[in-house]
Amino acid sequence: MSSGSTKRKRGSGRPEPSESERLLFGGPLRYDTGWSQHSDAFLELGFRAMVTQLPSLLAASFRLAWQADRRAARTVVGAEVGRGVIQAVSLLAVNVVLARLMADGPVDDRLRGAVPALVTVAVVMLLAALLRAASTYATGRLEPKVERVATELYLERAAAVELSAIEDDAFHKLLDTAQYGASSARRMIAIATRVVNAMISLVAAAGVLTVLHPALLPLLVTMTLPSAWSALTIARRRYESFHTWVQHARAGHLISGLLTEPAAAPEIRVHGVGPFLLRHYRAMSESAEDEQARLARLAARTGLIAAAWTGLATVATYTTLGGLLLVGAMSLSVAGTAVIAIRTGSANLDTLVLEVNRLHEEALFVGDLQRLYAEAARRAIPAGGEPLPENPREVRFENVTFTYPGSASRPALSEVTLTVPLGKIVALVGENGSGKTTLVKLLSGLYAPQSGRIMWDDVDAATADRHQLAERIAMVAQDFKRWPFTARVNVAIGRTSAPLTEERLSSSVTEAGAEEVVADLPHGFDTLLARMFSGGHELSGGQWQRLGIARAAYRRGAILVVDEPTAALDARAELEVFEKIRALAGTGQTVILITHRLASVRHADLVYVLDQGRLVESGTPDELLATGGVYAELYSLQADQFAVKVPGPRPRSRLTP
Ligand SMILES: Nc1ncnc2c1ncn2[C@@H]1O[C@H](COP(=O)(O)OP(=O)(O)OP(=O)(O)O)[C@@H](O)[C@H]1O
Repeated sequence: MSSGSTKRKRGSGRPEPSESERLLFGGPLRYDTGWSQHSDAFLELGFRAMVTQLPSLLAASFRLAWQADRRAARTVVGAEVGRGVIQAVSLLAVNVVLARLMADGPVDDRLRGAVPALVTVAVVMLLAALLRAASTYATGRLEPKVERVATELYLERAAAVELSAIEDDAFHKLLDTAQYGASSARRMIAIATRVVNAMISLVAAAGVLTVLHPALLPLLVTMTLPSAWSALTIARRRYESFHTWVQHARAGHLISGLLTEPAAAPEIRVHGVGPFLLRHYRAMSESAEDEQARLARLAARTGLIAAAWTGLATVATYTTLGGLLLVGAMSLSVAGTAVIAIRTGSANLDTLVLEVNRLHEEALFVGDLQRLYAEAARRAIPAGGEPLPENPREVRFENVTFTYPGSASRPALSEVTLTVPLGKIVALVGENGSGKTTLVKLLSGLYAPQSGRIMWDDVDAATADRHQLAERIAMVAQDFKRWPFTARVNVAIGRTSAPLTEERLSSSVTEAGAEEVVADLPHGFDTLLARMFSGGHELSGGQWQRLGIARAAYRRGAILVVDEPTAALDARAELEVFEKIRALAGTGQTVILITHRLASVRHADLVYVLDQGRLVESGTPDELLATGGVYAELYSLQADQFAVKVPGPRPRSRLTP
């Protein structure tokens, strides 16, 4: 399987693109943009950085919790602080118990003397259990809320960005990596809780140890350092690996999605694409498995080294304690308390290091999410702007040039100057790739020109209120969305802000000539148009197209843009749809029509002919036919196809003897 496996460049630590990636993406993947920048920052992360960044990480977790549920956040913090204090009190009480038990005198007296301290231990233990329950409950409530708040913001910001951002692969990569941020934010809450608890308990244990004997604290630290080092090293490797491999995981995900999606199903079966995709999926998974195995091997080695170091430190600690006892520098009761304090202290320190480490790791993913928030806000469709005229007379393109971001080829539109008079039918004509769809996308505000202006009377679209601009457009794009909802929603989704009335619904369907489509559905408007759900129904391409036009009619925008409205329609339906469109224009509706069927353009008020992004002809259909240019040539090409005389139906008398 050499073709599909991803190999690691010796020494570079980065996987080389596999054959399958090359096949999928047509070239080596880029690993060095956007989100991957901070993995280097993480590599420099040492103990000092971990300690110095801890307050800000805890503050970030608290902010997340505070945003989601203030009461629960307060409960968690209160309960954890309480538990830490209780730990110190209980250690001191244990010391008193040991001192009383080991004092001189009769056993009865010693036991009696220890009772108050024992009662204290019991009471604080009970309190600790109650506080723990409160903290567990509040954390459990907080976690899903934090995840929801973070996810909602992610979706809200992602849905509000410009189309160019959604089409930008760097932004998409950020969207991909940031999707893990919400669950990391959720986990940060529980981790931060454990960090706070471990910190307070550790301070309690360390304080008690220092009071008992100053030599004990350094011993505690020495015992815990190895596990801290091992946890940090393993986490660092895991995070670096994730960011290096995320592209690979994306590709695997993409392939597995293709194998099951309904749109690809016919070709997978007829063209036998299944085994091909499966082979590449397996190759990708195997190389990901190799990476997991590599990480596991390294983690095992690091763990072994840390365990040996801890063992040595533990021997040194207990030897020191024994020595202190032998030379009489420490009493037996103090030594007993010290053993308990060292055990709880080192457990706390272990937990602390591990959890702080995890907090860092999760925070890096939350960092991706925050970067996405910031980037999405930067690329958001601007709010506000100059109001558009209430009833504009025209929309003018003045020397408009537009190149798609990242495109190395010629501009999709070059210095286009034209006027769309409102209330008329304007047709855009031209060969494939001539820029027709791009032009209407610019008119709809989906893209902004690099040079030139688009004027709505005297208002430049670049400074206009984008919300108002979108309000005026109704669009049936070539690849309009087939929403997996009911027929009713598929039409009414054209303007969700308007109250859904049966009257508006049925008049839109009539305007689009889609009455029969709806009437033939098993449950009429209530039929679910999603085959993959039970009770779902699938429409033909032409039926969908009529529903798409009904949706645009439902929107009732000042300008109706129809991009290839008849591509999937039969000859009779095509005639019907153009009749409807003509009728719409009679009511003052502006229609911008993109079509390759030039016979249908004959009724347009104005035709613009585009060629390789340039406007090459304009005029009424008759004028253009008379000029004998590109339009006339395309027209006669199509007319020639129908020039052969069709024999009429044979007379009945000859059919029946
Ligand atoms: N999202 C995009 N990103 C990059 N380039 C694009 C994008 N959409 C279109 N293009 C390019 O812009 C040029 C014009 O495309 P456009 O879709 O506007 O043509 P069109 O006249 O509508 O074609 P058709 O008749 O095939 O629908 C083409 O060269 C196309 O490859």
